[in-house]
Amino acid sequence: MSGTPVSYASHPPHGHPENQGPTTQNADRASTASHPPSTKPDPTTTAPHPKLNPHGAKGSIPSSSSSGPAELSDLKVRLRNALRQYPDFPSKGILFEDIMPIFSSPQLHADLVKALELEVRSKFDKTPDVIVGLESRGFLFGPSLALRLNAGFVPVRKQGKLPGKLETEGYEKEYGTDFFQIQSDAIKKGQTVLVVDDIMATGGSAMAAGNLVSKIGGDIMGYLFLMELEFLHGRDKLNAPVVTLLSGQDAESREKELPLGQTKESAEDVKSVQDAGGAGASKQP
Ligand SMILES: O=P(O)(O)OC[C@H]1O[C@H](OP(=O)(O)OP(=O)(O)O)[C@H](O)[C@@H]1O
Ligand SMILES: Nc1ncnc2[nH]cnc12
Repeated sequence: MSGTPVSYASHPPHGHPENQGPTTQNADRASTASHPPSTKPDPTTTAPHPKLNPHGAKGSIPSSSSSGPAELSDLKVRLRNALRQYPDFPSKGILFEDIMPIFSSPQLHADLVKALELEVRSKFDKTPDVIVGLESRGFLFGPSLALRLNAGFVPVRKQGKLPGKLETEGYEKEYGTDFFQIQSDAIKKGQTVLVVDDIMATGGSAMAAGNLVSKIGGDIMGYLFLMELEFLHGRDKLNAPVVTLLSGQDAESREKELPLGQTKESAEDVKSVQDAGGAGASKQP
């Protein structure tokens, strides 16, 4: 049923005719509609990478306002409920995660930037010198996050958009191939870099961006995403710590017939929000 969105807050469960992907897939490329079951634990709850902050929020730089795990859980629930999913977009077999409703609400927009800031400050042992955002959805929140972290912002753009001396990388993503470019003088040698984007699917885009940063002398301290499509194992392509706010389309939720896209993690978020008396709890189905 292409063109009709479903949301994480209210939509048909798996197995519903409206949520059926196509039965034929390109066997060579994983997509949101055809994938092997994941044996990997929830990436947001796995043991931290050695480069991640071993002290968690306690050892981090204080945030600009009072915050903690309960606040982050509340933010995550609200953000998840704002997402919409479009089957068969932009091509057959892809279940497209639409993040745009977040930006049409000033409150959700603020929630997103706040949640990402909390993740950086609690999961990494330092803040980056530079945020690198990927065209185009990484431009929606990369600059705001950079301001909050007192970091610079550098764009990685699709081929043909940037002037001057450039580095170029070809890559493959969930629904196509493309080329990314970065300006050769955009990052000073040794500056620490956090690569940010909305969705990590196959990880092809993020890997290409990381390669570009390395080519011009940046030191990648990690990757940060709003959502990770776990079953595509994109993080396996990345050689620095990966932090994601939400997980999506995971095998476990499909197996357990949870509502589409709702994961164990989101259910746990709801519980902790309820425990904390958070407002987001009432919005969860
Ligand atoms: O992990 P991957 O399989 O590489 O896919 C993820 C990328 O795909 C989307 O970008 P897209 O190229 O569609 O560009 P857009 O942000 O301009 O819509 C998304 O915003 C990520 O950048
Ligand atoms: N399934 C998906 N939804 C939204 N953006 C994507 N980028 C790559 N795969 C995507």
